[in-house]
Amino acid sequence: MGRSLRSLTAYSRPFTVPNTRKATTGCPFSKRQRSQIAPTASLNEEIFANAKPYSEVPGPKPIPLLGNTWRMVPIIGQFDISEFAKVTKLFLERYGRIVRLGGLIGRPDLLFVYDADEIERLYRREGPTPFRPSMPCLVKYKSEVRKDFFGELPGVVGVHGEQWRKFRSKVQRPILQPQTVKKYVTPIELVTEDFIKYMEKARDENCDLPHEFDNHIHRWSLECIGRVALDVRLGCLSPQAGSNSEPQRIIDAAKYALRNVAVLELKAPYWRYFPTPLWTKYVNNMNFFVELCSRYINEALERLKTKKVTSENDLSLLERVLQSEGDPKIATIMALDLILVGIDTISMAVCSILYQAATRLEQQDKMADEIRRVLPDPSKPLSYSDLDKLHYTKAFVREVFRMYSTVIGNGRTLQEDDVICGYHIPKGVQVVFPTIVTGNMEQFVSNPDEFRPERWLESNGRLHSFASLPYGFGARICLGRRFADLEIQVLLAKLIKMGKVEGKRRVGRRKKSWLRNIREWTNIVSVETLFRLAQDRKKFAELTANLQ
Ligand code: HEM
Repeated sequence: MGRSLRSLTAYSRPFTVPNTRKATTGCPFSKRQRSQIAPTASLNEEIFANAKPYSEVPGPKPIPLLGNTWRMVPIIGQFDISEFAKVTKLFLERYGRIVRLGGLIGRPDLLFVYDADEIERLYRREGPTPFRPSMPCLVKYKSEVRKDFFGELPGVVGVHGEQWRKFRSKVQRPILQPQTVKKYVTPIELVTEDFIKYMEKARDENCDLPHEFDNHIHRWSLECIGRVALDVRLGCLSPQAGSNSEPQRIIDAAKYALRNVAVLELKAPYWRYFPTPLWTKYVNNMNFFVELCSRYINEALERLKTKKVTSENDLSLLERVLQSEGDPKIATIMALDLILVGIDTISMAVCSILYQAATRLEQQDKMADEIRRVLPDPSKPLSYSDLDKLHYTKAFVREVFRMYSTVIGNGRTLQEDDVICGYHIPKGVQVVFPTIVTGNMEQFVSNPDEFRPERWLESNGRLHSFASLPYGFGARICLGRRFADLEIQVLLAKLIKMGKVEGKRRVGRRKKSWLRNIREWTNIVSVETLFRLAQDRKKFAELTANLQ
């Protein structure tokens, strides 16, 4: 596993890193990502004494009364909240490797850190209950609005401290155990086969996919997560699942819940003081989820009563949690958390990955060769060990995450004072690690503008382990990452093996930029054809000629 904590003298070093790749192995999903080790390190008095004061951290200056929130307000503000990815890049260009965004109404300061060494140090010393500053609206929902339901163990998402640790320790083992994930290779393969059939039917006379492709990807991801967290096939891929169907309502509710979090939290959060229409809709959405999960968990509990179980291996993830905890509420809340964050994240990642595959035929060919070599017999069901051999394919995904991260960043609330990039930062500040920027910085990655999956398989070259961490790190690392990897690998293996994934682009779109955020990628995907199971490669080359 990775390096030990860096010397504290690193704080005063110039903003460069040595030309070596750190703590990496050939596998893009290597041990360094799985580490739960969080070494502690105490900062001595001298370091604090030499640190510059917090007030000197560069950043946009708050205006009296209005604070910095005005910058996020459309029309008069500079920064469009939906373009948060661009804002994070702009901050680096304007202010440097540490940026303070203070004076936000109703919330602590945000501190953007663009230094992978510092990010590593902060992750590694975060202790047993890391505090990820996310979703105060979900906190309010769980701890106030529906305290009756969530009680003392409200889950992991939007939960902190001891409550988080207790809940996570109850569900972490079954969710992250490779033997649990292995059990889902076939179920996810079946869902994915249905998805491919579904998409084939949805193609038009030119073999193009419908415009609302992202909605279809959501159906696939919801069907996968329903199978994992609720033990059911929700029916999202059935032709009967129309716009008023339950699956579509779940998709809409999940999108709404996730996409309005930034709006609720970063624009003036008046919902904290009175129920705004946006807040009321958010609460209704959440109530819908709670009811849905409760219903399916109760059904699973009934099934379990009559199921013959000889070993733990006979049990699904949900059944394991139901049996070991003996409390259906734990299973309901686990399912709710997995669904809340497991639909949109993976859908956007898959849109981005397929888009890159569709526009990078050389790399796609390499994936196809590897997939055909490792999985020569199309009639043989996929296995976990075979998927594990798809090194290039996994590296391709990793490279998409690095260059076009679908998660803008991660973050932690400081639980004690610290010295970051030479400044004394007080406890309570929310530190943002903008992966979407650091993964593309020359200081941390050799030739960052080059899309080169091979970099993840080589041991030379600069590739800082903490510059691009798609699933976060440490005790709070993404709980669904093994399922996310599995779903992505199964989809790529099935799709690319069948034929070429192709895409074309609307003429006259804005200039391509690595910073384009995923919402925009998804638009391209939905407005234009994302992929075709190809026949005409020449035509495709013409269509995509000016894309790069
Ligand atoms: C490619 C898709 C995904 C990406 C990029 C992603 C990324 C992340 C990140 C960055 C975090 C924060 C980790 C940290 O604080 O260190 C996180 C947390 C989480 N993710 Fe994912 N995720 C993905 C898919 C999923 C899926 C499919 C599920 C559910 C099956 C899921 C469930 C969770 C949960 C429950 C947490 C909260 C963990 C906690 O706070 O204890 N994620 N994810």
